[in-house]
Amino acid sequence: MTIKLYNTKTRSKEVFTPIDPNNVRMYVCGPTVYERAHLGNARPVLVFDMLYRLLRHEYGADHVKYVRNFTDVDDRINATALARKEAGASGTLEELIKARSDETIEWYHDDMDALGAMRPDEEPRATAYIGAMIAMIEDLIAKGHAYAAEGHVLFKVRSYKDYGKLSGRSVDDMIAGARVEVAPYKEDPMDFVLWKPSSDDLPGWESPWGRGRPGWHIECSAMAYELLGDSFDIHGGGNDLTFPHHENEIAQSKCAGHGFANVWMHNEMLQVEGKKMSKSLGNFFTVRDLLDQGVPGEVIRFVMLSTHYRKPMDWTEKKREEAEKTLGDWVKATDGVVPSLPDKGVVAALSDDLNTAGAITRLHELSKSEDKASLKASIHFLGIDIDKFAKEQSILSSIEEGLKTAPIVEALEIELRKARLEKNFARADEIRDGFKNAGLAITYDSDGGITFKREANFDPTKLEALK
Ligand SMILES: Nc1ncnc2c1ncn2[C@@H]1O[C@H](COP(=O)(O)OP(=O)(O)OP(=O)(O)O)[C@@H](O)[C@H]1O
Ligand SMILES: [Zn+2]
Repeated sequence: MTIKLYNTKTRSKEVFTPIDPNNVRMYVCGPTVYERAHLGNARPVLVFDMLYRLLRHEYGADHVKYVRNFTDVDDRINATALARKEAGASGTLEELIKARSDETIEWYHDDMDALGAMRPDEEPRATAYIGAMIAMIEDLIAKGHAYAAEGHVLFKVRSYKDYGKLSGRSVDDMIAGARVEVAPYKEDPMDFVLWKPSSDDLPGWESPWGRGRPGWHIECSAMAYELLGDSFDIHGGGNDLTFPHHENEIAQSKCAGHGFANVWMHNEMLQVEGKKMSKSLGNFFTVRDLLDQGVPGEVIRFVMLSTHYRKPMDWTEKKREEAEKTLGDWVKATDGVVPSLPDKGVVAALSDDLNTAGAITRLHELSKSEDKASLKASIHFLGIDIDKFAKEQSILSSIEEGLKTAPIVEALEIELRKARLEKNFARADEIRDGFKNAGLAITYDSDGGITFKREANFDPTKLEALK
């Protein structure tokens, strides 16, 4: 089936034609591994996981190469390691830095696995490609696109005439709008760092410009070149990276004489009250927070895929509830069914610039049809393991059943029902809030029943005060 993708570079939806008709190559900017991933960070993971699945379906599983890097050169990783060292942790600073990256990568894998995201074919760490970065920087200097000054190497932005094409801005507009750093060693404030010196106590590598470390942008250009070659098909990431990160990647790679990426894809942001969820704004919660609250990974995935990747979205409690209900319905509809092949309508929706919302609409139709085998295969195609979800839910409900028979919970539940019958809402609310405080969320069902949901912080002793 023809796949169409929106290309940021041309600002249009284009028919996707891989450079090598039989093999697709894709690079996605991965995380800086200094902290747990927040829910926003999961969005590109799920979007490009969906694309990866679609491409594998279309071209064959062995004919798609997906690379997503780990940025493990970063001051925030160093800061944590330093703080640990000062607090008495054993090991050298270098070992503590490595340990911090390792642990963050492990969390990342655990969290993204829980969302049903497939691991990319290659997950290069920047620290393993320093040699390739140095070689590329030397080449850029030799070609007149970069210069060394005071232990730094800078890229000459004005030496690349197409700078700004991806984001559609002129260099002068960018200077006016961006937080460009003015520094004495820069020929032009717009020039960005390819290499910078490291102090003795920080990680550094020997280079022709002294002991130092790479800038962030050169990492992706060098790793993409090493693992995907001179040119490749798709480059992805969040749209917060379009400028300056991707603009800089293009400038570096093109000036080094590489073909680089054909199609540029950017996911919109996960927002909180109209603002990007981000670590710097502090308006975030992690994927792990949600999982620990008992929100299944399948539900998180479903909610994220319900909005098209080029639209901003929020995480809301209502969306979570609806997703949980839908998946519950699909569990019933597909119980014991052997999956067949994904439905053509679902594949067609995804082939139209990853219209995941359209695919889900089609799944709702299928769930009402007789073809439950195709429904199940299509749910799996979206990366949702409905059997795993069903199993987790049944384990959870048996825990909840058990909980209800604990004497204090039971007694309070009876009192809550009574208070509601008697319209003693003050007492009912008091009990409900007390349950919530003890880590037992309750919802009132339309038929008058009460559903309990146990949170990770459940502590029945807190209920004593309610008696
Ligand atoms: N709110 C968001 N919604 C969608 N994607 C996001 C969001 N925040 C970051 N991303 C994406 O997550 C990926 C990893 O980015 P990176 O590691 O640079 O994030 P970060 O620096 O930890 O996050 P932040 O932007 O919160 O400081 C990138 O592709 C980035 O575009
Ligand atoms: Zn990148």
